[in-house]
Amino acid sequence: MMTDHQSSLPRYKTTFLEDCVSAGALKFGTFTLKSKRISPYFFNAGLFHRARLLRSITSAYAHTLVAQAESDPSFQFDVLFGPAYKGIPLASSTVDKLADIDLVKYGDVSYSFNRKEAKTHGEGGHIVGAPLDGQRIVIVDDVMTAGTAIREAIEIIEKEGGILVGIIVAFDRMEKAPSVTDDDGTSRPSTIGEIRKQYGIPVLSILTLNDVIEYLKGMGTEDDMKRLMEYREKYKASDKE
Ligand SMILES: O=P(O)(O)OC[C@H]1O[C@H](OP(=O)(O)OP(=O)(O)O)[C@H](O)[C@@H]1O
Ligand SMILES: O=C(O)c1cc(=O)[nH]c(=O)[nH]1
Repeated sequence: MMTDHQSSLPRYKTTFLEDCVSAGALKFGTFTLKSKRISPYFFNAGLFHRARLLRSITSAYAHTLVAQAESDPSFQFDVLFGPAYKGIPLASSTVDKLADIDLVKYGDVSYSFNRKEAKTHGEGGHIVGAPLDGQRIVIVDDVMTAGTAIREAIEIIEKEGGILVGIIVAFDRMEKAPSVTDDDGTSRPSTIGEIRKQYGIPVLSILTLNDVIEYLKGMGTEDDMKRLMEYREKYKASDKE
């Protein structure tokens, strides 16, 4: 596989990382996460709104899905489900990208997403796009931290009668699954590892926290790197990659 000169990452990852940096999607500072963890960095997929950047992130999703299907022919899907809100443009644009890659194979893949609040007039309901009943579904979302958003999406899919066959996120923060006392310093399995085990499905990601650290070596400020390493240590999962 082609790798970049400055790091050992494959070229498609460094291209996507460069686009993350140019979109300003990877920020350092102090951020409160959905899980209430306090993070020294944040990945904001909402900033991939310009055509060139949207195309970059959805190409990376589409190529990762195609690679998975090529390595495991039993990995087949009918619908990409994008959890509200940030998953919505990601899933719908990835469907378009898949059709660009292979119209014959992927031309009938649909997108679908949930409303955060049910619509009570017109067509009504929670789901926009393809109905999920009996369909093979892949969830497309931006980030996985504690897995709450993904678990909510799984609940919706199960309730609608869909068959979950996979999950793909742009960024795996590689954090341990939450517990009642989240900061108790104990080592626990990763969120992604837990979901893989529980559902027996592939959970794919384009980038991981380790990729970002590898890429930033010699680029980020000393303070950013130190805080990043400390945070990684604090929420590090016990399972091996
Ligand atoms: O793994 P978790 O701990 O659940 O955190 C990650 C999720 O949190 C954010 O979604 P949020 O619900 O804030 O919604 P948004 O897409 O509307 O920003 C983010 O978009 C991820 O989906
Ligand atoms: O865990 C989160 O809430 C979260 C982390 C992150 O890096 N980006 C994001 O949109 N949400």
